[in-house]
Amino acid sequence: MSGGEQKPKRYYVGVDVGTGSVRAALVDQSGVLLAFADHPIEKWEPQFNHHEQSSEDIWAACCVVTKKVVQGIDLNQIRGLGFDATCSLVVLDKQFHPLPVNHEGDSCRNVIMWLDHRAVSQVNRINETKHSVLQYVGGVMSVEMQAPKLLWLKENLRETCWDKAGHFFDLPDFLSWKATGVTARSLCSLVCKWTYSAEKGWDDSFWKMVGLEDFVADNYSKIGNQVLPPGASLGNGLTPEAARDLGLLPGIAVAASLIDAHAGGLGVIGADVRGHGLVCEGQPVTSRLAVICGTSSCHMGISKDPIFVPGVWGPYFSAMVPGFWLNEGGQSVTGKLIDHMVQGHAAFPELQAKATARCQSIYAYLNSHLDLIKKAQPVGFLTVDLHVWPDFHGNRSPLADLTLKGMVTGLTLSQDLDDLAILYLATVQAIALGTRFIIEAMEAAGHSISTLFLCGGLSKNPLFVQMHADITGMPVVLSQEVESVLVGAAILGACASGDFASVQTDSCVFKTNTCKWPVESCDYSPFL
Ligand SMILES: Nc1ncnc2c1ncn2[C@@H]1O[C@H](COP(=O)(O)OP(=O)(O)O)[C@@H](O)[C@H]1O
Ligand SMILES: O=C(CO)[C@H](O)[C@H](O)COP(=O)(O)O
Repeated sequence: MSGGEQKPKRYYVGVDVGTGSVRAALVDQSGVLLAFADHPIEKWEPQFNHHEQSSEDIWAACCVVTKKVVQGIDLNQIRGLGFDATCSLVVLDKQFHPLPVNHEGDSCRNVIMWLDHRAVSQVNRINETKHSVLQYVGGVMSVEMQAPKLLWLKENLRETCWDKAGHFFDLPDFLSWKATGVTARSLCSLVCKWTYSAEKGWDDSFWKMVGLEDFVADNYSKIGNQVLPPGASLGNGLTPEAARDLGLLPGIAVAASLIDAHAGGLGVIGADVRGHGLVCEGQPVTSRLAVICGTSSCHMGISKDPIFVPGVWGPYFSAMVPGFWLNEGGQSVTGKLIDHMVQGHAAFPELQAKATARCQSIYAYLNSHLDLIKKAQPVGFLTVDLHVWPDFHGNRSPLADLTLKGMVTGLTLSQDLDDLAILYLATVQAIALGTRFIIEAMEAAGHSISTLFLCGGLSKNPLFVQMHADITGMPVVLSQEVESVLVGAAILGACASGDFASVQTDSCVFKTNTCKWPVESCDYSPFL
């Protein structure tokens, strides 16, 4: 190319399907986010602990946000598309039409969401088998994984769903199929939620032992018998139909996808931290813990050799960073718990009115209110008499006990705005203490973690971030690009396009700039 001529710019689109909304971003070849859009998605809770969605509704939202972020861009410069999503279960018939996952027979609701706890009896029976695959999910399978949900469908919706089903997808794989027509599954989904081994493949004896021998008989065609690493290019790229839906050109490279937490982990764990004086600067990447905090929090730690941490999912090989083992701790509801506590309080209408009057979010208002009432003490000391046990939706890690419930101690008859603010603070602290509990379990098993890398909706809340730094005693690093999960999804598209050799962050030009969140001089020992 001659001197003054500039190479045409290259763009990638990342689509992130969270629990409550779908987001898309247009990202350039340096990892800079140029456009962002989001759109809410429907959720149904037809009965307690049953949570359902619609794959058609989710796809429609993907189309809305993608069209928005590429507006005004020369579509020929868009090189790749990557999806990440929650690990919900999508059920389609043999012609790829939605099937109902509910007693009402409503086929619009064909997705059992990740946080659905309907399959308790099924997961208990699976755990009683003590099958060796359970070693690779922290010793105990979670009700939030796919095998118990599949067994529930077989035992409860035999005629309306199970017998008619042709395809069971993890939501990230559904999206890549919808875009390309390719039914290959991502190694990430199958290893983390479906008991697939990156080294040994499916274990027939597990499926036979738990009563799902049907999958073995048809060579796993319904749950995936072609498996690709995240970022691998799928088929001939975007189909003409999907291109029309999304407002892109047919043939654009589409990547094998990632679960949302894993996309967030990929987006932050390789961040360039030089110049911030952080201890992890001179340490291997295995000293970093990515914490993706949205509706739930997921704690992603990697290692060169497998580490078995009781109650912490994994070790999963190559499920997030190629060549590394992954352990995934988690708290099933964190953002959802904070919203629940705040919105259910008697002073919530007053909070809403006051926040609106100041043009602030309710959380910005609560944070400034806590600053106002803390007087000379550090804010953390407002809760010496009030404590929350945060397992309102069971404990994912490290206790791996879905029967646990939440608890608040230290309540009085007062229900004013100060009480609401203090209850909110105690909830945030309880979640941060839960993270500390998970880190302690990971370290006891062999991890050596020095620094937290946070992303997701809750990382936009300064109180949440500061409490995590203070309570774990570790510095927290935030990416300058707040939508790190979307950067992770775009990395997939960039990799599928062939412009980058691998999703591995040190071999990819995508580098995240960071800002450091130090530990404040607040002594939390009285609480611990
Ligand atoms: N600016 C903010 N301040 C405080 N909390 C926030 C902010 N933005 C989002 N959240 C919280 O983050 C959670 C949602 O995070 P998000 O990553 O969007 O979730 P998901 O990926 O599960 O859809 C909600 O509980 C919401 O209240
Ligand atoms: O299980 C998970 C990852 O393995 C996530 O918790 C689940 O996908 C929901 O994520 P989010 O809180 O971002 O909606």
